[in-house]
Amino acid sequence: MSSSLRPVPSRWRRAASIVLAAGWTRPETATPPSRPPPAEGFRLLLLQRSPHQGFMPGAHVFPGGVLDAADRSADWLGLFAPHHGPPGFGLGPAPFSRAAFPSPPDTGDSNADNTGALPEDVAFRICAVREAFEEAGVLLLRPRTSPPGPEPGPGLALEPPPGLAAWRARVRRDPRHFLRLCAYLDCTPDIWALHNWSAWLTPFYRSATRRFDTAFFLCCLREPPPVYPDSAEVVGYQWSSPSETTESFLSKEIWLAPPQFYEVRRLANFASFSDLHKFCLGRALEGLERWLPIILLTADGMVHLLPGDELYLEDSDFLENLMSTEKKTEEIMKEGKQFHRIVIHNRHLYDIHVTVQSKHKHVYPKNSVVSKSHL
Ligand SMILES: Nc1ncnc2c1ncn2[C@@H]1O[C@H](COP(=O)(O)O)[C@@H](OP(=O)(O)O)[C@H]1O
Ligand SMILES: CCC(=O)SCCNC(=O)CCNC(=O)[C@H](O)C(C)(C)COP(=O)(O)O
Ligand SMILES: [Mg+2]
Repeated sequence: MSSSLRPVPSRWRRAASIVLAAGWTRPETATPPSRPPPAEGFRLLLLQRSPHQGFMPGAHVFPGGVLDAADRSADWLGLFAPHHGPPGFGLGPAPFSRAAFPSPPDTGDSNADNTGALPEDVAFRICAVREAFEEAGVLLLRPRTSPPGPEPGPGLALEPPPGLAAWRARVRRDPRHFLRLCAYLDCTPDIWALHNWSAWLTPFYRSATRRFDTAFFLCCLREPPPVYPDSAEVVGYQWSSPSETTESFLSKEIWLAPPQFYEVRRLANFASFSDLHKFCLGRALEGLERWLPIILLTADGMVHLLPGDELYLEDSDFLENLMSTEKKTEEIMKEGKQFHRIVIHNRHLYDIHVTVQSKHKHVYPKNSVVSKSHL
């Protein structure tokens, strides 16, 4: 196996993404439902990126985007008062930081020095809630007069306000308007409904591509709110369960990047909406591991190696490098035992192989191994 060295380090954009999981509510009328209930009892919101996006055009992603200075502004303090404020904003003790490798990448971001008024985990939640509004018109807000209890139930999105389009245009133009919208509605972002879920660094693939350091939050909603794609960044959406999403991907209706595929497969572990919600509450203090996939190019495909895999090397060279081999993927798979990897056979055929134990009370996806007929 070989690697090629690149001297220029990437700049990382800090971002937040939100996995919205909505419970399936039984239709009240006698008319037959348009679709059968999802096997898992919940559906996930996936947004289709515009074909004109510079990064991952056309892909289906969870709502999300880059952290803005407005997301960590001191002006939020007044809105969260009097019920919530520093140090924890009612989120409970700060979870452990689990990032052994790699050490936090250089974001090249002058706001990254943590001198902002808000703790990071609050600022990233505000960013995720703002992006869900900008991209999907979904407002994850909570009235200021009703602070959450100690074990909050699933959230509920707020009815879109009159003038949604005008507010959204303002926020998209200048994210500082998001705080003004919250103040106008006498609400705060419902940061308590967002649970730490995972964190992904964009792997090195080729030079000059954008790279993100993205915190993923999971938010359970009692029912799916209406979605209004912004028709600019986002041109479509779907609510689909993990198994439905996998089916759409394999049948080439949608395209998912490896981290989103991994998360969809991880969520297929949950048999019901309430199991998922309980699970999120149960691991609130467990913290996050940030994963940098390392790409291994094989003679006929690609493998995204994840921490714990026997070929994964905690070596900072791989922040800016790939691994490569002349062997075929099948040979590489036969040689190993300790797997935590996503095997990319082709654009619409990924397999996840996991033989390692999950860490920090999280779940990992089950093995998904495609039949040879698909190859
Ligand atoms: N009408 C449009 N069509 C395609 N991309 C758009 C767009 N309006 C905004 N974008 C892009 O969406 C990205 C903003 O995403 P977010 O707010 O989620 O981080 C920006 O991309 P860049 O990341 O290339 O700057 C921006 O250029
Ligand atoms: C080799 C191909 C890949 O694996 S690319 C992986 C892309 N995914 C990530 O980098 C991690 C998750 N992050 C995102 O998906 C983006 O940061 C985003 C969609 C949240 C933000 O992008 P935006 O353009 O909306 O700012
Ligand atoms: Mg985005």
